[in-house]
Amino acid sequence: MNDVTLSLSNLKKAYNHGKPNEVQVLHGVSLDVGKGEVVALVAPSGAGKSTLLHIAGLLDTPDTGTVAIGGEDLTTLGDRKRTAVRRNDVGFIYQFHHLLPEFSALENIMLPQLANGIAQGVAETHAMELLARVGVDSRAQHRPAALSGGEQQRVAFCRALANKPKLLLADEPTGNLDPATSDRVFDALMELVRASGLSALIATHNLDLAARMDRTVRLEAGLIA
Ligand SMILES: Nc1ncnc2c1ncn2[C@@H]1O[C@H](COP(=O)(O)OP(=O)(O)OP(=O)(O)O)[C@@H](O)[C@H]1O
Repeated sequence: MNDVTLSLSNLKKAYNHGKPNEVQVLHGVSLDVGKGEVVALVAPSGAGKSTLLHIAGLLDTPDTGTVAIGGEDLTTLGDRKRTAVRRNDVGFIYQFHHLLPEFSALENIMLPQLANGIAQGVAETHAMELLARVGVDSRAQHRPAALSGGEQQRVAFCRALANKPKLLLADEPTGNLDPATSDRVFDALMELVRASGLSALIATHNLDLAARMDRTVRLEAGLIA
């Protein structure tokens, strides 16, 4: 189905298989994110939210169940193909920006494009467009350490979108910011996501932010409640 960007079906995942400390984290999670849909993932701490996002973004594999992006079942693909999908089709945002400290804001957004074979001039123009959309273009030449927390996070948003992914996965994308900054920076993220027609699954503890998305799903005890 092409109107579904991400389809997770009956995902199960345990850690420490067969050991006394085995922990079953996902008990059969199924979830679809439609094309252009922005879904809030709300979960109590330890419910398996990061595990779910890592599996959805092909950073980890489920024990059973399937992950499809753009209608293609990726569960059984080899590492090479999974890496290509991760690089081309999925953008990640974390609570902490993880920008490369020795590169400027602009370069941080250009690098994933260059790694994908985009020409330097094209990558730079696109990076500047993204920075302008989140209002940080005047800081393009600054390194991350010279940016405020909110600016760093906006640059991280641009980097996640640099290769025009189909799907954005975010784990508490404004969780590291004070409430007022979090609010403004979240607006910038939503504008960016809406302007690109992207599908997104965004984990947050903040119910006000969740209410600004299209739909909220709740992960409890390893199941979508
Ligand atoms: N590599 C691992 N080995 C063993 N147990 C793990 C591992 N990673 C996570 N867990 C356990 O699995 C459960 C879910 O972890 P996960 O990080 O997915 O939770 P979360 O919902 O993202 O939590 P939080 O909101 O606190 O970050 C937790 O009980 C955690 O301790």
